[in-house]
Amino acid sequence: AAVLRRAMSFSSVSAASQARVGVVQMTSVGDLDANYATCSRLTKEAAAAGVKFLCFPEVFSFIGSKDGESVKLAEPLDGPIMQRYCSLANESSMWLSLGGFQERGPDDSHQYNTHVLIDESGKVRSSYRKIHLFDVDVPGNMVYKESRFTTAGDTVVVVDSPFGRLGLTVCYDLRFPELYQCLRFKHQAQVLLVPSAFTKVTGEAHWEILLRARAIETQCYVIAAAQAGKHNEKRESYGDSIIIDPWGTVIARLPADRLSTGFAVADIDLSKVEAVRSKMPISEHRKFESI
Ligand SMILES: O=C(O)CNC(=O)[C@H](CS)NC(=O)CCC(=O)C(=O)O
Repeated sequence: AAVLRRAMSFSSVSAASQARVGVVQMTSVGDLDANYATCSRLTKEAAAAGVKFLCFPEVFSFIGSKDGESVKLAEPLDGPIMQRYCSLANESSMWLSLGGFQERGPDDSHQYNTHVLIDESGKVRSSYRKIHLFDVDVPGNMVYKESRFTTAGDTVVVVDSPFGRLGLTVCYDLRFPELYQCLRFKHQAQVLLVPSAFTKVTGEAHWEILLRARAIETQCYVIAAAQAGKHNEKRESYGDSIIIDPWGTVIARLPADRLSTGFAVADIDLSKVEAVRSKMPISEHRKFESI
């Protein structure tokens, strides 16, 4: 089967390897119920549009406006907040990527920033704890110190799914290409997920370029769901939720200049991953194979 896939051209259709995926854009607020209502509505609309896998941005379920607010709400993955999202996946027969959930951490004052993958039966298939924390003085904006309330993860995670082998990351991870190299070359990821809440300032400067670079240099699909617009008096996110194919072409997007809540749809085709890789076999041409 692998040889067959390699022989196929860009335009050939392989039903088994194709799937309709969606990328959400939203403006989460400091209200669990309000955010759940938005996620639930979008999931049902996406299901009606034939989407089988829907990707939500970081802090989809809650964004705090005061220091330490989200740590107090942090729950384990089998707690009531995540259970609601599991039921939603089950009711809609939809795989969900829920990036940036406040998972209960190692102590009362720290959470993990966790990307949770739920299958169409509502089961948590896998989870990834954000490795790179955003301790950054954003030029002309504010100083972020994510590590004050968040403990970093230490484990690279891939998940096999009907949409290929998924590599799980979160937001600021995007700036560390070695993680994506590891996902592609060590763990054979085919689709990279980057749920985010990029700042307006850094998003304008870097977001699309970083995402397209990751897609091109790993020859993977990239699905990046983004928070957009004003969450509260202090926080504003860039938006521009995007799906990129393994050639680096943007195939779906919710533009940053229209900060609407919604989703964009693309049909991903894993034979394209194979076609790009077999014509340009960078995995065989690498000289620095330490990663
Ligand atoms: O704190 C929360 O509420 C949830 N976490 C986030 O929003 C995180 C840490 S503050 N944001 C980022 O990583 C932005 C990265 C970014 O903007 C860049 O790399 O330029």
